Amino acid sequence: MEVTARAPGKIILTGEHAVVHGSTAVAASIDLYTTITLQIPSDSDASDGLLKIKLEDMGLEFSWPVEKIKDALPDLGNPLSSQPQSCSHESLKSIASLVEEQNIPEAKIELASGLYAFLWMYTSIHGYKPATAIVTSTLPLGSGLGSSASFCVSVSAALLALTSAVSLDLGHKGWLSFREDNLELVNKWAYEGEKIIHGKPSGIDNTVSTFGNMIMFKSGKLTRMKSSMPLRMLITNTKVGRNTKALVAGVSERTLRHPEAMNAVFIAVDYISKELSSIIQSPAADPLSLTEKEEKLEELMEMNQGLLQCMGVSHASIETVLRTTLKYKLSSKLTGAGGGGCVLTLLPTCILLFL
Ligand SMILES: Nc1ncnc2c1ncn2[C@@H]1O[C@H](COP(=O)(O)OP(=O)(O)OP(=O)(O)O)[C@@H](O)[C@H]1O
Ligand SMILES: C[C@@](O)(CCO)CC(=O)[O-]
Ligand SMILES: [Mg+2]
Repeated sequence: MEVTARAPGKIILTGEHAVVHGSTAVAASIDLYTTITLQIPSDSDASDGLLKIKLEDMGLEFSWPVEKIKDALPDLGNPLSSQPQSCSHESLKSIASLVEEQNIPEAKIELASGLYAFLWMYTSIHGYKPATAIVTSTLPLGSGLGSSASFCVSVSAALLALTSAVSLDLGHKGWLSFREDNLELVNKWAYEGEKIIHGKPSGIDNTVSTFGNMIMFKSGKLTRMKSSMPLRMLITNTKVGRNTKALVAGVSERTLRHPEAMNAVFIAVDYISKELSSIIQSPAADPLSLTEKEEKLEELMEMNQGLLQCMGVSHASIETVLRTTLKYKLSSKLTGAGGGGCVLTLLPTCILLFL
């Protein structure tokens, strides 16, 4: 049995971090993907008894004898793919020791959490079957474009596609697609993976990667959006590495130190996201001209960036991009967890006329 699945990365237009604390955020999927090919030999005699994962872009391969996985995680004998399970502290410790034995190069140690998520989702859904997974990605890892969520969603989709828990419909451009209820299952498993990588994710990244297009997200609930205006964003990668788990934890610590001030910040972000979504979706016959709408969006992005600074997640490299784009009268904000990573700049239609 073999399947190939892919899932997109994302940008967050407004509301990152605050969404973890219950505010509204707006996100859109982008045309960069993580792709996974999963092969599970149907004849156990034809297999080498290993669970392998090849990260092709990095030229890395990791493998474990399935018997060893069984010894480390003995309680997963009866996988129930239709019931997403959270990884307990004990299971995570066992998975960490399986990964530790692989001697990941020090410069790539951040990959460990992705491997934890893979091992948890694989064994929870398929038990101790030998298999090979080959992963490639056009997304920069750890840069704010949702590489972790797109990895988890593609893994979850590939794993579920090879079970009887889902049925696939003929999709578009040669890809099969999941039905809506099956997409929810894909999303729930991906969220369990994101929890292992991020610690305390809001679920927005895996949700937009699973359902695509543009969404508004608050307290675990998604509302699909329909944009009524052109919206072009320039994405600048500062190439400053960072880790979402640490940044999310930093905001939570600041919230514990200054609960009232931070709650006021989160409320302001909630209003910003709601206003941005209503502008983006306002009917074309709206009295505001396109230029007026774009000016409002620019102002809202600037306000959100200011509040992200209050949360302590900006970075000197992000500020450099902000100053540079401002020279051309363009508005920018960080996207994703910040601390480096990527910056969004709105490209208004008047600029595009000159390109
Ligand atoms: N293709 C992949 N293969 C293996 N692991 C991956 C892959 N993509 C992402 N990961 C895992 O996700 C981690 C990066 O996740 P992180 O949440 O820090 O950044 P991000 O998802 O790119 O940004 P953000 O969460 O701000 O959108 C990597 O260090 C790795 O553990
Ligand atoms: C920083 C954050 O808000 C978005 C990361 O893309 C974390 C999350 O919502 O899980
Ligand atoms: Mg992430």
